[in-house]
Amino acid sequence: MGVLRAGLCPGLTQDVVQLLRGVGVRTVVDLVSADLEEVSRKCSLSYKALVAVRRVLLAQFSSFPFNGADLYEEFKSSTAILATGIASLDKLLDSGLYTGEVTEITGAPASGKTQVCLCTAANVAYSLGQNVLYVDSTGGLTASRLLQLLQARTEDEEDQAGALQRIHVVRVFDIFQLMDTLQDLRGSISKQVTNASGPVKIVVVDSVSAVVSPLLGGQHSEGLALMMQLARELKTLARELGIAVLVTNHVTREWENGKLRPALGRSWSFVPSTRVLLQAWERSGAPGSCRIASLTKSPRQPTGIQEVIEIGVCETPEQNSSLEGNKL
Ligand SMILES: Nc1ncnc2c1ncn2[C@@H]1O[C@H](COP(=O)(O)OP(=O)(O)OP(=O)(O)O)[C@@H](O)[C@H]1O
Repeated sequence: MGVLRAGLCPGLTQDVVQLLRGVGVRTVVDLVSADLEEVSRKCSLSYKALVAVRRVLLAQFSSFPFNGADLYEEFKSSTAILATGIASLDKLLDSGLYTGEVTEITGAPASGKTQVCLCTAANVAYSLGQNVLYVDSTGGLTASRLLQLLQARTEDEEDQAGALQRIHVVRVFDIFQLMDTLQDLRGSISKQVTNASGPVKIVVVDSVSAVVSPLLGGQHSEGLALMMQLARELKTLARELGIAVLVTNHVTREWENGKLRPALGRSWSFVPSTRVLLQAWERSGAPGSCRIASLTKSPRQPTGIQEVIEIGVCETPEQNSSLEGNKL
């Protein structure tokens, strides 16, 4: 708690501070918890003036508790939920990707992480009409696949072109280029510089592990620090600028029991608030493009719940009803 000093609040002059020190009142806590009548008598200071100083200090230094209703009101007014366009994945995510949060899709190579990102970008750009910043560090994004996903949603070529224009693609090859891209975005949003079609509502980074993994271990002692700097940048974008952040991450196998777990370790595990693991659906007769999505971390839903998703078409809600029979 702060030490009393002149100018900390109106009425707290150098003389008053000295007089208070003379009777052992040195900090804000000392003053707030003191018997002011006694202090006033001992220091020959006005009781009324001391009460006024205490009131201001209490207002300045106290934390004000929120109740659940306040928080819920704030949540309703500040949070948007962006559907990924994959109905079963949206169900797993409790309706979609939340602005203000980092969501992570993990999985082995070819598990469908990029397909989920592309589908989300297509859906946010077309169905929700919002801008997307798509940061590709793996070379997995292809314009033809994006167009294919948009064609599955609309036959209107103008609508397809409009949606493609709302997807801003940046290719990066290392963590420094990725950080530059995110910082540029933060800078332009803070300065309220938006392009003609409005602000970016979602940032997709496919993948973080591709740029972070090469820096970890071995001789690169600064790798962890860079990873945490990236984590801070992503969280700031999400929380302070109200953006939904979707990242992808690889998996590693636990040495003891062979279980899959997201790469980048424990420090990174605190970055996403929601994590989904994608795995092949190994059921005889199951289409090769079906995956099992398991919720492994969530602030809203019970972890462990699973859904079957179809990465081939990245189904729209109507198409998803045909997969109802594929429930686990
Ligand atoms: N148009 C499509 N229709 C159906 N399946 C597709 C289509 N395009 C790609 N796939 C399948 O998606 C899988 C690759 O998915 P994706 O690239 O999303 O994986 P990933 O998890 O991002 O992999 P990596 O970690 O290697 O980047 C492959 O099995 C491929 O056959």
